[in-house]
Amino acid sequence: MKSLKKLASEQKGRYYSLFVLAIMLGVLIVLQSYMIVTIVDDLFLAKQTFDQVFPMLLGLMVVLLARVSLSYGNGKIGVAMAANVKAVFRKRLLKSYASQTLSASYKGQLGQKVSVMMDAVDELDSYFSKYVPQRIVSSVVPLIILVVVFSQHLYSGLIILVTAPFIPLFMAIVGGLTQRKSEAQLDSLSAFSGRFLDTLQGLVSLKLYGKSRHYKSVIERSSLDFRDTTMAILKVAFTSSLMLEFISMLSIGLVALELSLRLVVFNEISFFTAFFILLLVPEFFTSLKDLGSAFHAGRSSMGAAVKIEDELKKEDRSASWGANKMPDGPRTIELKNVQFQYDADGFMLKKIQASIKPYSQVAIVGKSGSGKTTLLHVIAGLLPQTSGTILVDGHDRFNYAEHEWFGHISYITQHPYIFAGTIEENIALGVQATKDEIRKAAAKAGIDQMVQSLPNGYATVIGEGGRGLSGGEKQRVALARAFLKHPSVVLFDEPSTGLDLFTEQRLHESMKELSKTSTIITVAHRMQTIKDADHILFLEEGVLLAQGTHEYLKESNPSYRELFSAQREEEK
Ligand SMILES: Nc1ncnc2c1ncn2[C@@H]1O[C@H](COP(=O)(O)OP(=O)(O)OP(=O)(O)O)[C@@H](O)[C@H]1O
Repeated sequence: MKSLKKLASEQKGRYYSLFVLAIMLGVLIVLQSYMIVTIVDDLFLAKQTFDQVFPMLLGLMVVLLARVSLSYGNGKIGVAMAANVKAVFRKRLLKSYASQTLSASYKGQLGQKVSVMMDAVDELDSYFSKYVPQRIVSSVVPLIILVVVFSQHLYSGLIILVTAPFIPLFMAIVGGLTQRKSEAQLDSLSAFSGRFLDTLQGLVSLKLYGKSRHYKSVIERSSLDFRDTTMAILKVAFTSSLMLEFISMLSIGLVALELSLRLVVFNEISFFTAFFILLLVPEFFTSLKDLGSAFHAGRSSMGAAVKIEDELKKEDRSASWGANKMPDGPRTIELKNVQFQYDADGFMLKKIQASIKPYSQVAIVGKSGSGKTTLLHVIAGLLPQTSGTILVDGHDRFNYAEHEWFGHISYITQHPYIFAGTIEENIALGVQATKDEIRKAAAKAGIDQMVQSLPNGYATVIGEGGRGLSGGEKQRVALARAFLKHPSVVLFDEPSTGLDLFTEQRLHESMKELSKTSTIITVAHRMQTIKDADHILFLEEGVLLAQGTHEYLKESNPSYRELFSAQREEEK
């Protein structure tokens, strides 16, 4: 990731406007002090009347208004810079999350990802909205003031020159500490968010196992951790403000002492010069002190930037898709020496060789944990193979554009995701379809009757915050999505838990209907599905042990026979 400094200077227009505003601000500060001194000098020493100084007073009002407007403009540019950078980072994070493969997206806690996306990106704000504008102001304004002070009185200029460097020196020492503490704070915030969301999602399981009290204390502990790290940062912030205040007060005091000695005791300078310098010096230190607080906020942003960088850098083997279009029609899929491994020493699919003919019904079978779902994910393109090739109609699948491939397949998982919305919206899922088409798709999926019986029919709100659906109903909503899409390949993860006979029958009929126009690849658990399949892929510990029809495998493969008899026993 580019440094935050570079990101700021890349917004050239805004960056240079900040410089112009800072120069104008410096000139106005000098002008304001000059006018105040002139008015006081004219009124009290030159004994002029109020009418005589009135034009100068008006001028002072204009200068003050202009100064306020410049500060406002300065802040506004900073906020615009921050908004721009935050939008860029949120887009990059979203893109990174969206392009992640299944296995990468399962890694880490959801709450932690939300925390990086929301809190860490928000934390960048202060660097651009506070630190950058203040850094520019603080590098220009004190310089202008210093030149003016030197032009008026050499010794006051020298005192400032000697004491001022203590402020940046102190800021540099505190800065490193702040960044480390802010990284720790974001760590504990994302741990807290992760734990909180995890507990919320698993609340039912926790209650069932009587562990909700234990998890309450886990959440409490991580919230206290977050409190402690936040307090540690505040402690540094308060100490740093105190020190900055101390240094600047000491310097102003020294200048005031020196000026008063020269004015009263030695009578070396005029009241005008002494008062003018005395007004400018606090402005000088205020500008540096403001940089001190902005620097503190900026360092917290740097801690957040490290967190975001870590998240964006996370290793992911996402597939690189091509740009080819995929024609409609029947589809042949060939797996050539396809291998896949989750992690370096994780589960592995080994050298899978298979050919899937158009409109065939393929069943993937094997014991639990043999790699059936993994193979289905690899065929679906959700997990890119680590080696080997998948040919679709004779061409490498990854030569096609990603949206072309996914536009031609449907994948029905065991637990399809139901979005918060109406049943109609959930079936259409972004596809342009008439009410009639949605109804027909639902009827083919065997869910039309159930939906019609609901008081609000297809307008019933389901998903989060709405009515729940049973596992079988969810799969039928997913089937209706498939009927509406007319895919050439349907990948189906058959429910492994017992469905009632009626639901099973409906699912079976729907799959038969889909098989008229699509190739069906099913992770099969039911005997009926296995018997109906034209081709069976029999997996054992990631190895494609055998393939063929049910009858052939039963005759030729003892392991398959064993699995088959176990299955038969189970379904008796
Ligand atoms: N995201 C993952 N990261 C690492 N290992 C995984 C991941 N998902 C699954 N595995 C492992 O891969 C192996 C195969 O899992 P898979 O889900 O493909 O088996 P399966 O045959 O479909 O099992 P079941 O019939 O029980 O659903 C298992 O040992 C599992 O622990």
